[in-house]
Amino acid sequence: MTATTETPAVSPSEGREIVFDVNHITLRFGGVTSINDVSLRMYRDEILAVIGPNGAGKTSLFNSLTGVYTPQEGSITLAGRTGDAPQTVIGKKTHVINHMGVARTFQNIRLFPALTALENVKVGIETRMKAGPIASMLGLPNQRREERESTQRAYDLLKLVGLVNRANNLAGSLAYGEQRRLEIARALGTDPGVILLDEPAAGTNPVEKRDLADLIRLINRELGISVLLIEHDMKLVMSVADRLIVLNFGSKIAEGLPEEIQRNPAVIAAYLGTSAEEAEAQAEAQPELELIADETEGMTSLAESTEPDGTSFDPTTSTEEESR
Ligand SMILES: Nc1ncnc2c1ncn2[C@@H]1O[C@H](COP(=O)(O)OP(=O)(O)OP(=O)(O)O)[C@@H](O)[C@H]1O
Repeated sequence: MTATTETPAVSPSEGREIVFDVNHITLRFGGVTSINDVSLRMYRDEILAVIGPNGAGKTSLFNSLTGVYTPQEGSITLAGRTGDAPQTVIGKKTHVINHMGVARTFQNIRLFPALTALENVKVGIETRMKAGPIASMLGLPNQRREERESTQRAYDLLKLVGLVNRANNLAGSLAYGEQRRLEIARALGTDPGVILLDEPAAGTNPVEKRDLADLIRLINRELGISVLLIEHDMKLVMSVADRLIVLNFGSKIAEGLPEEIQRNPAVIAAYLGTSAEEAEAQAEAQPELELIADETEGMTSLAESTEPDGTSFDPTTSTEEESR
């Protein structure tokens, strides 16, 4: 089996619109290469997950897609909303890329803690509103209508993420999992064609993770928004992703369907911290070795998923907190 997959194992490209087209990007910080010659395509309406061990370059990739970082080499084009013509991303500022239809959430929650949940969502919505500051100051009819629409839309989004009963609570007072969902609602307020979720399940409990999986599917299937997901919780990833891309030490080491990625020796090696050959030998000795979730910790594990006696082998035993 080949360790590196340059082309997808399946060919999902037939007739599909490309959202992000990333070609050979390299991003360096001094002597550190955080992204090394990575190419990938994200297609309209898919849920694409980017996984990899800590420091693999996942957030650097998100930051490159959203104008936070500027790769020194390569190109990125974006067609944010359905039917948009592809435009170059590199060199554009974050707010411009947001206007092009890209919304994101962050690994470390970035809400306005002293604003209510409703106000936080309205901040997202109002980035797309047309009434200017003068109309706002004078309370002109246009502005009043937009204000009503914004409030209604914010309530609708809070309802979607299950937080309508928290509308008037300060964002900073919400439980951690609720803050994560509020961030998603605020991102949706910008009316994106694609949403980038950076570890949305981090710090959430198993029930919140299940709700989150449902929410991600809803955003994708019902709202028609393409989802790019970074997540360490392999159970969540494998249950929602249509396709996965795996990074390790800044390079793309695999790409494919969830079931292919779970058994890919290069991917297993990356998580074990061994060579692909060692991982392949281990996989031969333990044919059921695959990436699955640790139900108790919600963290990526490598395990035999179906031991006859119900036990599971877990060579990593690391929790999310430990691995940071
Ligand atoms: N602003 C920066 N300055 C210097 N080095 C950086 C910067 N951003 C990222 N890096 C380096 O790039 C590499 C990839 O980091 P990145 O945060 O993208 O990984 P990651 O896969 O998102 O990790 P994690 O799962 O731990 O969040 C790391 O070695 C990191 O230290």
